[in-house]
Amino acid sequence: MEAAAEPGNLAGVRHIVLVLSGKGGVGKSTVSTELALALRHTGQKVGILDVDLCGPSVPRMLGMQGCAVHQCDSGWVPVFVDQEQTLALMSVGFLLETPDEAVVWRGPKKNALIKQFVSDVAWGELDFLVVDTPPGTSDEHLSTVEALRPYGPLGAVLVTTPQAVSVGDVRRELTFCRKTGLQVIGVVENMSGFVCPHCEECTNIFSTGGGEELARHAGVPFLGSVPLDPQLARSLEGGRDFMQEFPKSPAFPALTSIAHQILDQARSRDPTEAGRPASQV
Ligand SMILES: Nc1ncnc2c1ncn2[C@@H]1O[C@H](COP(=O)(O)OP(=O)(O)OP(=O)(O)O)[C@@H](O)[C@H]1O
Repeated sequence: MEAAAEPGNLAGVRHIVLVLSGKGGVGKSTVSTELALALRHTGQKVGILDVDLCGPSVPRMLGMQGCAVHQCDSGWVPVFVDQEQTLALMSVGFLLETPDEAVVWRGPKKNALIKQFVSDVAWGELDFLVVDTPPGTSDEHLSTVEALRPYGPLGAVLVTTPQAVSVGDVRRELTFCRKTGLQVIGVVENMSGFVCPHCEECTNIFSTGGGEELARHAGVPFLGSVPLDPQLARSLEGGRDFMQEFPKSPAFPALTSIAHQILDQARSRDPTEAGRPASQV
């Protein structure tokens, strides 16, 4: 933790996307991971910063659990998921001795680690940095936003499930964004209907449309609904690239559409900097 970091470690990062959710278990890490894979699938160079200190699940979802990180002169070197180095990952999970170890720290220590993560990872050039945050709106979120803000453009994707209780929690996320001046890129409704593994018909288990309605009321974009998809669950369990493994799966078009909307928003904000053209989708 004593890395001699340079202030410019995020200088080569063009766009930062914070993924937030009001409560745990709604699929925030899933959306962070798949969003990063979908953006990479469109030809972007992407990094994931996993600051979910109490449940760092992105390394497992990308099959990178147990990887060791080391330091260079400018800070921590992220783990590259592919040989071409188009997807980089830094997670607190890499600093734990065993995957089951818990981070039992008081707030100030957590906040210090988050600030260090933000400033000390040598990302190099990235089109997008996707940041997976803990659930809720806590001190850790404030630290993350404050630490990242100087490097903007910064925006938030809010993840909810269709149930009213989860949608209600997202309202608090919207308030958090408003109070911290964080731009809302849009709302994603996850686990929106169950995709039958046999006939691929989508059945709505919970109520539907909650995320879309919330977005409309709040005047923020609705980015789309991702179904509860057993093939996606299988890829995540096995730490494999869902975008490559199941391109015909129903969750695939949903995730790629969300990635394209984020790409379009980034381009409209900054047409010269929004990375390479979407070529592979
Ligand atoms: N659309 C989906 N289809 C299939 N499985 C999903 C989907 N979304 C999430 N899951 C599964 O649900 C579980 C919870 O997802 P995830 O870990 O992403 O939630 P989370 O909101 O990040 O939770 P926490 O904040 O508590 O870490 C995971 O096992 C994941 O594989």
